[in-house]
Amino acid sequence: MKGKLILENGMEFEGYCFGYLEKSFGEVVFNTGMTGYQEILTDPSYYGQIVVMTYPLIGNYGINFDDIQSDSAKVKGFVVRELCDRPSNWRCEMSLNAYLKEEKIIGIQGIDTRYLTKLIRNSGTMKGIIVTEENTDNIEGFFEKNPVEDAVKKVTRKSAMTISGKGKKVTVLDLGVKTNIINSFSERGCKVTVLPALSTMEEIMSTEPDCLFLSNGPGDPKDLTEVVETVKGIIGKLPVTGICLGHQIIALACGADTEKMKYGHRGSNHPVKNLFTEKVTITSQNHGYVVKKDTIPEDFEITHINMNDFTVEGIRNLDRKLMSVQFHPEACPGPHESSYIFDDFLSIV
Ligand SMILES: NC(=O)CC[C@H](N)C(=O)O
Repeated sequence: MKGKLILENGMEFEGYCFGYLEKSFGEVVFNTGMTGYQEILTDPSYYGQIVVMTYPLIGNYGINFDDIQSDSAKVKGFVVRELCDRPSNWRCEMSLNAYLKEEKIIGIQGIDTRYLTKLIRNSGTMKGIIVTEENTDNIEGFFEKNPVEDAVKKVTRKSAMTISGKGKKVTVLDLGVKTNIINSFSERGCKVTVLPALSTMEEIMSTEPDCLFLSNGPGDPKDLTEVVETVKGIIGKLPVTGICLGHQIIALACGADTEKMKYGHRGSNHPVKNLFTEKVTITSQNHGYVVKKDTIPEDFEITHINMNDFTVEGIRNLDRKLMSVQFHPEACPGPHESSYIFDDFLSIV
C-alpha cells in the first residue's frame, strides 16, 4: 500500500508500506550494516526509533528465531530501499514482511535511503512518522512528543532471571539487554542473574554478585537518574562493568558528562582502536549519545577510541574496578573480533 515517511522538517518521502499498516512515530536513525536486520529490529536500544537501512536490499535471508536479541521487535518503524519478498536461506522461518506484520511494526520501501541518510548526516537525527495513504490524519501533534520517554522502563524485564553456572557471579542490570550479552557471560561459565532496571542497591547486593554489569538500552542516559544513584552506591563495593548505555551510566556515576551526537554510530563496521594493544577492530555499534572526553575524571584511563571521529569508546579505572565500552563486543549483528572485552571485564572481578 502507498504511504510516506514524513520528517519533522516537513520533508516527505513516498514509498510502499509493508508489515503492520498502522502509522508510527519515532526518531529516524540510520544503520550502515549490510546484514543483521533481525538483530537490529529486536535490539531494545532501538526502542522509540525508526531505523533506515543504508544497504539497499533487505529481507533476502528472511527471519529465523535464533538470532533475535529480545522477545519482540522494538523499533518503531523500518525504512528500506527494497524489501526482498522471496527470502532464501536454510534457517529462514518466515519473511521479514510477515514478521513485521506479526510484531505490529510498520515498514516502508521504495525510499531513496542514500539521500535520506545524507540528509540525516547533514542535519542530524530528526523525528519522523510513517503513514499509509489511507491514514494521514491526526499527525500534527506527533512531533511535540518524545518518542523515547521512559524507554528503559518499557523494555526492561519485570522479574529476575538466573542462568546457572559454576564460574563468577555476574548480576546484570537489564536496561534493555541484548540476549547475546547474557550468552557471552554464560558461555564463559558465569552464573548470570538478570534484574529489572530499577532494582535497588539492596536487591542487587542480595544476589551476592562478584560484579555488577550494566547493559545496553534505549534513550538518554541522563534520564536515568535513579539508576545512576544506585550505581554510585555500588561503586567501591563491587567491580562494575558496562556496555553502551551501561558505559554511559558508569561515566555519569563517576562525574563525567554525556552529550547527544549529531547522528550517532549505528552499524557493524565501526573501527575502534584499543589504545593499550594498538589493535584496531571493526565493531558493532548502536548509540546516539557519547561520553564527553574532556569530562572524564583524571583517575580514569581512556582504553578505546573511535577511528572515524576519535570519540571515546572505552574507559577503565582499575583501582576502583570499573571498565566499560561504548561499542558492542557481543556483536549480533557484527564482527566477533572484540569478544575479548568480556574476558577483560571478568579479569577485574
Ligand atoms: N545501545 C545502547 O545502549 C545505546 C545507548 C543510548 N541509548 C544511546 O543511544 O547512546
